[in-house]
Amino acid sequence: MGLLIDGEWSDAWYDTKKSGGKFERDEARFRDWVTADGAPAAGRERGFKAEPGRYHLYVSLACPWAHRTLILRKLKKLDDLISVDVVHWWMGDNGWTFKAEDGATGDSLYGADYLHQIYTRAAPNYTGRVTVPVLWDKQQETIVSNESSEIIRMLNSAFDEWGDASLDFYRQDLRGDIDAVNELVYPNVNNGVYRAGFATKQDAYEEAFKDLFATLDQLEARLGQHRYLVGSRLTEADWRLFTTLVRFDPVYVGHFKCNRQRIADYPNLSNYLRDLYQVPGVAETVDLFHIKHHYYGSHPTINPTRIVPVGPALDYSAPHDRARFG
Ligand SMILES: N[C@@H](CCC(=O)N[C@@H](CS)C(=O)NCC(=O)O)C(=O)O
Repeated sequence: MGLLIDGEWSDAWYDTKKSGGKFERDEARFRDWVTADGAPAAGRERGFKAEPGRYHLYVSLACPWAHRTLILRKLKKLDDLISVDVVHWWMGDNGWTFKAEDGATGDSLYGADYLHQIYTRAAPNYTGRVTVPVLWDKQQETIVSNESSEIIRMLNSAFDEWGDASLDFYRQDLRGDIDAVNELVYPNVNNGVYRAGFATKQDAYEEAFKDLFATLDQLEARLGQHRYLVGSRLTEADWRLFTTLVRFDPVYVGHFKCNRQRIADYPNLSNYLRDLYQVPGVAETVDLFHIKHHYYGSHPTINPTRIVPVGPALDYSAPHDRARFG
């Protein structure tokens, strides 16, 4: 764990002192967009044109933010257009590494050892955290974006000339509702589990815990009304919640102390989780080995022994009842 300061790697854990024990996530720094015509996005200077074979994703199979991009790539049928490298599950003193083991691929583009070398290749004086996912442009040899919420919007529409244009997870007519759900789910659930798990003061942890379960209760009620978060259609809001839910019982309940109850104890959320998992193509993006080994193995301040729990027994392929909504 660490970060780059003026292009130099510095080993450091998250600083929660300045915020009273609260974990505060840094803003992603690379915020450009791939567009169908290559024009820069509003307010941006650099433009990137969607083209087959030009872009590459660096992901971790453990990471919920990177997972979103893998799901969109899979569902939009972009596998042959956008290549992927998978970092090793263990994030130690050098941050994410390219050790090719346990299903990690290594860096197929440059043979780098560490992800931070990809960041300094793009920006030699970069200061900031070195996070996945990274959307890389092989032509200009630079990072387009390291913000997953924006990468999934690019994958959703910019490559429609080649991908599955019939699927739109951010439909114009649903955007207001999707944005509203995201605004609830991001701070309280997606980032909420991290706010609980990385808190270093009791009250910071309890505040995150309270927000998390109040929101899960609300989502449980909502999913009693319709099949998906914004009605009868699958949207990006569902995929953004899914990547947290699928990690919840195996990791967040124990490792991040999010233990008021499990997702398995919520009838609607647990059936909904299985429904999404069983969408063709999705199960192959879920790697519970990477997920469990990464979290339990990479956070020595939380789990110094690095022992990875054997349980719980999980079966996301079991039948669900969501078809009752039609
Ligand atoms: N805002 C980013 C957050 C990505 C992120 O924090 N990824 C984590 C892995 S789950 C990471 O790479 N952390 C390394 C670090 O913070 O040093 C996004 O959604 O893309």
